[in-house]
Amino acid sequence: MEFYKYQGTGNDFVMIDNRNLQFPKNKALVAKLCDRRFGIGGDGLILLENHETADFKMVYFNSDGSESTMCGNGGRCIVAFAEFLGIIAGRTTFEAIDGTHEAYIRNGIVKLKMIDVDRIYEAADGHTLNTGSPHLVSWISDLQNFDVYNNGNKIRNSATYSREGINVNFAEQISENEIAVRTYERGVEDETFSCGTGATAAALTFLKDKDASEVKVMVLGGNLKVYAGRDGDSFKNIWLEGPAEQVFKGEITVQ
Ligand SMILES: N[C@@H](CCC[C@H](N)C(=O)O)C(=O)O
Repeated sequence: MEFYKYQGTGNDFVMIDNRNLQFPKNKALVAKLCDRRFGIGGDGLILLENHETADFKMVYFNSDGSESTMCGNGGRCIVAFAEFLGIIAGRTTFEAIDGTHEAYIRNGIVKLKMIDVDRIYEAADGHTLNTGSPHLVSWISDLQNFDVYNNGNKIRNSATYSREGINVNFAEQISENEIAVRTYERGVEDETFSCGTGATAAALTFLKDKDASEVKVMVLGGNLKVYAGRDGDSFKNIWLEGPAEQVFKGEITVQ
């Protein structure tokens, strides 16, 4: 079975064209393929499948093999994959677990529409919100030297979040319209180089008390941009923009 590898600001995915439904959706197999020593390696595995009305369907698995909620960077990468396969050109509408997404691609830059966010909740360690996946955003200083793994792991496994899990984002304001974000991801159970739904979550908590509608988000693997429209306390017309790149292709030999 042929596979491709994509990365979006360093969030990397095994990508498979599963329009013929040949891929066995087996947790152990997905975890093995995502393993960085015994497999291909990746933060997740994504299947592109046919959809009745949309251009295609995205099925997302975390690197632990569990099928999970929306992946923003994965969503950007699958748009690049769909363009590579000749399924779309320039613009698309595709289906993911959290609903229909519109996206645009030009010269390797993908702008992906995210779901509306109705509420941002106050929490013990920051704010929580759902941007397609559940996130906690905690604002800190000296992000560069912060222990993201241990602090993120502690919050993610705390009594409040352990059952459902949560992605834990630590954020710092860099300038008037720039923030930096580092994320401990549920299902990877480690810090990743970027998390698209996490970057979006941090951007919205940043914008909530400001009179601005866009913010540059710096992550370990590059830069993203988040645009958001306001409707009272809720956010609509949210877009995540950044690069998505095919890095290699190969053949899967294990089943
Ligand atoms: N890397 C992703 C988020 C993937 C889902 C997350 N790990 C979860 O299970 O909630 C992104 O770019 O949004």
